[in-house]
Amino acid sequence: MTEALEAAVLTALRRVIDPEIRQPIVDLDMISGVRVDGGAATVALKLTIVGCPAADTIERDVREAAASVSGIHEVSVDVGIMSRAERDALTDKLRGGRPKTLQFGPDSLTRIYAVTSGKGGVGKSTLTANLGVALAQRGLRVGIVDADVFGFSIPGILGIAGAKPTQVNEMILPPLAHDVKVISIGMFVDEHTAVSWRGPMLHRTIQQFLTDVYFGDLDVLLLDLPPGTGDIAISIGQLLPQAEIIVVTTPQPAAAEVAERSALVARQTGQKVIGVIENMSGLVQPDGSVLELFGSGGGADAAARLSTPEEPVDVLAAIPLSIALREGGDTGRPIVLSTPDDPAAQAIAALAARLGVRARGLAGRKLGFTVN
Ligand SMILES: Nc1ncnc2c1ncn2[C@@H]1O[C@H](COP(=O)(O)OP(=O)(O)OP(=O)(O)O)[C@@H](O)[C@H]1O
Repeated sequence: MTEALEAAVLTALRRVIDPEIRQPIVDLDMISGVRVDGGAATVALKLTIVGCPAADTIERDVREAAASVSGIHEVSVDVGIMSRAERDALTDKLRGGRPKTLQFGPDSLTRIYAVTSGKGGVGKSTLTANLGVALAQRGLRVGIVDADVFGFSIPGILGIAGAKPTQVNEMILPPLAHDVKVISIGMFVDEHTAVSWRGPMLHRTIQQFLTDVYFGDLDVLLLDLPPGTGDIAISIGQLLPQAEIIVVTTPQPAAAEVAERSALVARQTGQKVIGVIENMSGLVQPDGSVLELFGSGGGADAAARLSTPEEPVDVLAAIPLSIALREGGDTGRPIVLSTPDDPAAQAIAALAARLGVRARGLAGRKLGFTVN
């Protein structure tokens, strides 16, 4: 009877998911024992590190799961911490026994979109963050790398400003925001520090993000690149040659010209430019008419300039000006969740639907056949 109850508790504990790693804690060897005495269960739980931010959630879920077993009237949880060797075993397991290497290698099935712009302030980060959430809403597993060193704003837009990743030995667990795994340069520097790193340091940081951050299997990885034609774009070209470039521009003709230049740098490093997002394209008036505050045609103009006969570039979306979108960025509540009826939210959701079903690009990937 006792053994059967212990087994039933262990089965119930399989439902408990580590919120950062997103796998059952039983599979992560975080349950080191279950004892039942009469109707009282004692569960030995091992957290990965001292001060694990998910500790309270995990402990509560363990209690609930154990208490749900019929015949159990009392649950106590003994919380301990993994030893260094146990953590090593865990990180090895998460890497699937493979040596520590760059994730998203040429054989990865993850679609990678690098979002760039010619100049700052065109809404690149706002759109990347909302697009990530909209893709996650469609059931996709999504990660965002905020590589915008000079204006790391993704955590704030997603409502996790100040969140720090959990570190398990050398493995970094990215915080989750609205089901999106987020890693940002802003999480590793003091909030008020201006980042003035030069190329090699930036390159190492991006490389470390792609090596040490545990994303698990992702359907889509979004990269928020700094505006302009900088070192990061070149690093991404080297580290993730299969990344596909999306250019954000405003409807202003001058902005389209600058956007074109940044996309051309990406193309020089071997990446494919797949499309343009025109942001801030018109403000819908109460009478239904559209006020074109920033002019019109910039998106189509940039797409036409970037198109080649072999690689046509489309306007993927036109996102209208939206007070709700701006406010959502300020308060950390993405409008695709808070105000899905807003025209900008609908345009972003349509963009997610379009990007979510694209097949992964073949650039940089080894094809499984040989020509004799
Ligand atoms: N469609 C829109 N309607 C209204 N406001 C918008 C829209 N898109 C972005 N914004 C606002 O414009 C400002 C700039 O946006 P954001 O920070 O996303 O730009 P960015 O291109 O990422 O800039 P940087 O690269 O300099 O960080 C923000 O205040 C944002 O809320």
